[in-house]
Amino acid sequence: MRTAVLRKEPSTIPAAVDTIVGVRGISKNYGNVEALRGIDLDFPRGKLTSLLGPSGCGKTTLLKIIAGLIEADAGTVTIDGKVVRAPGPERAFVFQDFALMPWATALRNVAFGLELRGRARTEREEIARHYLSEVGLAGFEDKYPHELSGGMRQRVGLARALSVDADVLLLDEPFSAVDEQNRRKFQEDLIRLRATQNKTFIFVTHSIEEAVYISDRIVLLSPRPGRVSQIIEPDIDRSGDPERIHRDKHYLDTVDEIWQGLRQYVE
Ligand SMILES: Nc1ncnc2c1ncn2[C@@H]1O[C@H](COP(=O)(O)OP(=O)(O)OP(=O)(O)O)[C@@H](O)[C@H]1O
Repeated sequence: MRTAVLRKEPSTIPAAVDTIVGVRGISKNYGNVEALRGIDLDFPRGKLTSLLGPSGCGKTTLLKIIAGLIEADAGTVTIDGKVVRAPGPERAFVFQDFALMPWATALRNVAFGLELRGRARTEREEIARHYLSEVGLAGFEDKYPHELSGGMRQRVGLARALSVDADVLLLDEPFSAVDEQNRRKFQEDLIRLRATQNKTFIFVTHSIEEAVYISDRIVLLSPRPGRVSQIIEPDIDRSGDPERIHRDKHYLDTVDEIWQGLRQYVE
């Protein structure tokens, strides 16, 4: 039987061979709420890493600190070895509510990041069309957000992040905005994009199944104050039929192993 690589002592993890995002000693308090304490992490280039952990453990806070949207109280974030303290063109953030402009079409929403970067209209629309098509939304260019389902809006948000050509995509898990079918579809999109786009994905999720299904690496955070409690590399063969993978023994064993580690926090 193949087993997932479980690393129980984060301090002993060797530096990733090719780290794109480095997090060192990140701590964050909101008033007297200690959200994160001393997070050290390396995110490997070209891989999909999920941040997983109990509600309120600081997953979104860590993601936003990496994005430069929230300032940490201590510690540093590096991109390719360079310290960053604010948002930058090498990172794109997909918000929980997708943050689409309701008055703009899908095409304009996707092209907006390029508009901000001063790209000419024909060029940015061409790029936006390409990425809408990449996420399965060809033909929906002229629809407004209210004419799209939650899952489609999510994919517009993803296309917008892809279109600005950032190396690192930061995705905050949508809560109730998408149903189960759209969630599955989105997971398929992520697996495919991760294989074809040469980008690094950092993804916040509540779902153990989702994390095991899509991730190269899972960072398990402890309850607040969030600390790295475990790093798991699921090593799932995703080449086959999704239904088969969801029934695969190795997949199910890995889900169970993580659940055994997490259940102490919810019982
Ligand atoms: N702006 C804020 N002001 C005060 N407390 C905050 C703020 N943002 C987050 N918190 C608190 O910090 C802790 C971590 O929040 P965060 O949203 O990062 O966790 P999370 O793991 O993403 O949670 P969830 O899984 O529920 O989305 C929580 O206790 C939350 O209530």
